[in-house]
Amino acid sequence: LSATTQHRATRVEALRRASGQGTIVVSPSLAKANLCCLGEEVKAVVDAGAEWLHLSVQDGRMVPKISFGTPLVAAVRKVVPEEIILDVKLSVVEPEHRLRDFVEAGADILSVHPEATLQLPAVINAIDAAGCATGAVLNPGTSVSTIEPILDRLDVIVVMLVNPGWGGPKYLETALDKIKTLRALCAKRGLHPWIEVDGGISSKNAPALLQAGANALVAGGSVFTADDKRAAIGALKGGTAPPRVPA
Ligand SMILES: O=C(CO)[C@@H](O)[C@H](O)COP(=O)(O)O
Repeated sequence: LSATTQHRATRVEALRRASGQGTIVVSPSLAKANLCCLGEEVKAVVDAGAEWLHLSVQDGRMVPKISFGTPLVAAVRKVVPEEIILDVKLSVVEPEHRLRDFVEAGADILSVHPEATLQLPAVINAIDAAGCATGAVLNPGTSVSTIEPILDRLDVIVVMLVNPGWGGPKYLETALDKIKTLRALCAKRGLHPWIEVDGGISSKNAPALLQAGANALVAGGSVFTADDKRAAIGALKGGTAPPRVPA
């Protein structure tokens, strides 16, 4: 295995081990960083305790905006410490055609929208086969039943509080219901994926989301606009961690 592949295998293995152990991670969303000094912004949040970095890749079709692609992912991979997880959300149509590029760019988690492909199980299998952690994104209007058939193959489930790329209202209650439903379903099957919440996450709504069973917090504005990023990350984590799952 190349060093790159080995390093990713180590990160993904650590990610899978840590899920369900009561760990809470914060994944600052680079969409809200100052892209003119991205290297400094990334260093600041990593130094402030971020374990993951969230990269929302948007193609202007799956969501109305176009954000960035593999060059930015590869650039970030080059400058972050080896243990930092690149949490890539592919808000793109037909992600099956993009996987290899993002694997080679250095993604560790690849999350896709169920609506974006006609071949969701195959896409999830391909992400896993490439050595990445698998993820599925539930927009506010996407039900848990959409991913139930592949639930046992998901490392990460992203529960959106907003419709990505649109901003607009935050669907907190919908997200809380989904998280509780997911945790109950996973408990029945002995599964403990990361449940990541994304869209307007702050120290105000994080406690309820963590209490419901979320354990990964995407945070854009709440971290990148903070003068004290370490305090901002600590405030997000201040909620109650989900119950430990017996090993
Ligand atoms: O993908 C998206 C937006 O489409 C999110 O990841 C946001 O970038 C999160 O930023 P905040 O809502 O936390 O400021």
